[in-house]
Amino acid sequence: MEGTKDSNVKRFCSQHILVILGFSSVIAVTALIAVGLSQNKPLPENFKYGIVLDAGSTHTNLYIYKWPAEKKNNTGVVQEVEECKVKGPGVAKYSNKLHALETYLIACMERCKNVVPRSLHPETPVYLGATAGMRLLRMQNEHLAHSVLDEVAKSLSEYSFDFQGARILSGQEEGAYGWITINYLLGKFVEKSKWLGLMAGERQSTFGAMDLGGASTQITFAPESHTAESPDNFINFRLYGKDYSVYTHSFLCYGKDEALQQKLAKDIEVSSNGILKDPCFHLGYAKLVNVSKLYTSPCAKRYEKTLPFDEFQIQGTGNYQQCRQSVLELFNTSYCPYSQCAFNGIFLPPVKGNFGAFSAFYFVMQFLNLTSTKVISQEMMSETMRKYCSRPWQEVRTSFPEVHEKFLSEYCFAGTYILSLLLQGYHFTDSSFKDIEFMREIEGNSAGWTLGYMLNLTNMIPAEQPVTAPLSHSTYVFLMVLFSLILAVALIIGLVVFKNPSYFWKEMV
Ligand SMILES: Nc1nc2c(ncn2[C@@H]2O[C@H](COP(=O)(O)OP(=O)(O)OP(=O)(O)O)[C@@H](O)[C@H]2O)c(=O)[nH]1
Ligand SMILES: [Ca+2]
Repeated sequence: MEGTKDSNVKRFCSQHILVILGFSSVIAVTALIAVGLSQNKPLPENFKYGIVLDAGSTHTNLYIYKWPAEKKNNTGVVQEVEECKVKGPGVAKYSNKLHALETYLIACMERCKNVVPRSLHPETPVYLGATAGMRLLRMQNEHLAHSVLDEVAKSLSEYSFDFQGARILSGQEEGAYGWITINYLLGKFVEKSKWLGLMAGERQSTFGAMDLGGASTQITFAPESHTAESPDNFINFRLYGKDYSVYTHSFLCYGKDEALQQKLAKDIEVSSNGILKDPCFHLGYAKLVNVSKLYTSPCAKRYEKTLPFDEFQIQGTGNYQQCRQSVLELFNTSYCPYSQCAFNGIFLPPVKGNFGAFSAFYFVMQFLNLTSTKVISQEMMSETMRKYCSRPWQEVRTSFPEVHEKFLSEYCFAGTYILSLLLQGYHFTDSSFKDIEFMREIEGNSAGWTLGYMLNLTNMIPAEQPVTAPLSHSTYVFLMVLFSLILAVALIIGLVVFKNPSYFWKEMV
C-alpha cells in the first residue's frame, strides 16, 4: 500500500516536472525568437528624396523618389512616391513663348514642397532631362533649344531644392536608363538566391526595354552574343559586380506622333485636291491639317513638297491592311551596311529574351484590351486591329465617350504602327512577340528612363556587389526558430530520459 502510494507520488512529481520543463522550454524559445526579432528589427529609418523631371516631346512629367538613407546601395529600395503631370505641352513647344515657362512648373514643384519634408529640401537633388522634342528643336535651332533649357533651369533654381541642372539626354542615354529602370525594379541585377540564400545564386537574364514616345522610340537589350559591329550601339555597364554589354538605339522621328506626321507628309499628293483618303483613320472621320504645320518638324521634311493648297482634309477609310502597307513605307529596309539591320540602315542584333514595352506601347495596348492577358500573340493583335480599324468613327466615338478625341481617332494608326515597328522594324517573330510584356509600372514605379537616370546620378547602383550579411533577415529568423525548437525538444527528451529512464520505457511499452 505504502509502495503504491510512493510510486503515485513519484509519477505525479515526474509528470509535473515534465510540464514545468516543457513550459519553460516554450518560454525560452519564445524569448529567443523575440530577442532575435527585436535585435534584427531595422532601426527607425532615415529617408532621402530625389526629383526627376521628364521633359518629353508631348508633355513634362515630374517624379518624386524616396529611399532609406542607410540602404541606398541595395537593390529595389527606391520607391516612386509621386508622379505629377505638368499642364501644357512639352517644353520644346514653348520656344516661341519662353516667358510662359516661368510658371510652367509651379504646380508640380509645389507638390514637391509638400511631399518632401522641409528639412530635407536643401539636400534633395532635382534633375531635368529633355528628350526627343528638344533634340529636334536643337537640330532646327540650337540657340532656341538653349534658351528653353535656360528658362526651365532658371525656374527650377528658384526652389530650395538642390537643383542639379537641365540637359538634353542623348537617345542612347534614354534607352540605357529605361533598361536600367526596369531591370532594377524587376530585381534582375542581383543573383537569384537558392536554398534560402545559403547556396550561391545564379545570374539572372535581364529584360529588354522598349519605349515609344511621341517623337522617338528606343529599343535596348542584352543580345545573345557581343559583336564588334556598330560599336556606337553598345554600352557596357558593370553593375553589382557583373558586366553587361547592352545594345541600344533610339529612332528619332519614329515616336508615335512624328511617325504619323511622316506618314501624312508621305501620303498627301500634289494632285489630291486637298483630300487625303487615309486607311489608318475610321470611316466617317474627317480632320483638317495645316500644310505648313505638317512640315515644321524636321521629321516630315524629307517628304516636303510644294502643294497647291494650304490645308488638306484627312478622310478616314478604315482599312487595316492598307494602313499596314502605308505604315511599312516609313521603314526603309532596302539597304543595310551591317550583317543585319532594323531599318534605315541601323544595326540591330536578333532580339532575345523577355522585353518590357512601355509609354505609348502600353497606352495603345491597354486601350485595345491587350494587356490583361499576359501573353499576346501577333495574330491576336492583328485581328484586333483589323476589327478596330473597320469600325465606323461614329460608333467608336459613342462607344468611348470618355476617351480624348485625339487619342481615340489615332488608335487605329497607333496599333498598326506598333505592330509594324515590332514585326518589320525589329523583326520580332510569332514566337518572340509573345515574350513582350506591355507594362506601365512595376510595383508602383513607372517604367521609363527617369529612375535609371537618378540611380546613376546619385551613384545608387554600385559597380561591385556591396558586402552584406551572408543571410537575409528572414532566413536568419527562420533558422533561429528552427534550431531553437530542435534544441528545446532535445532538451525535454533528454531531461525526461535522464530523470526517469524506467518511467520513459514503461510509458513507451
Ligand atoms: N492613349 C494615351 N496616349 C497617351 C497618354 N499619355 C501620353 N500619350 C501619348 O503617347 C505618346 C507617348 O507619350 P510619352 O511617352 O509621354 O511621350 P514623350 O515622353 O512626351 O515623348 P518623347 O520625348 O518622344 O519620349 C504620345 O503620343 C502621347 O500623346 C495616355 O494617357 N493615353
Ligand atoms: Ca518619353
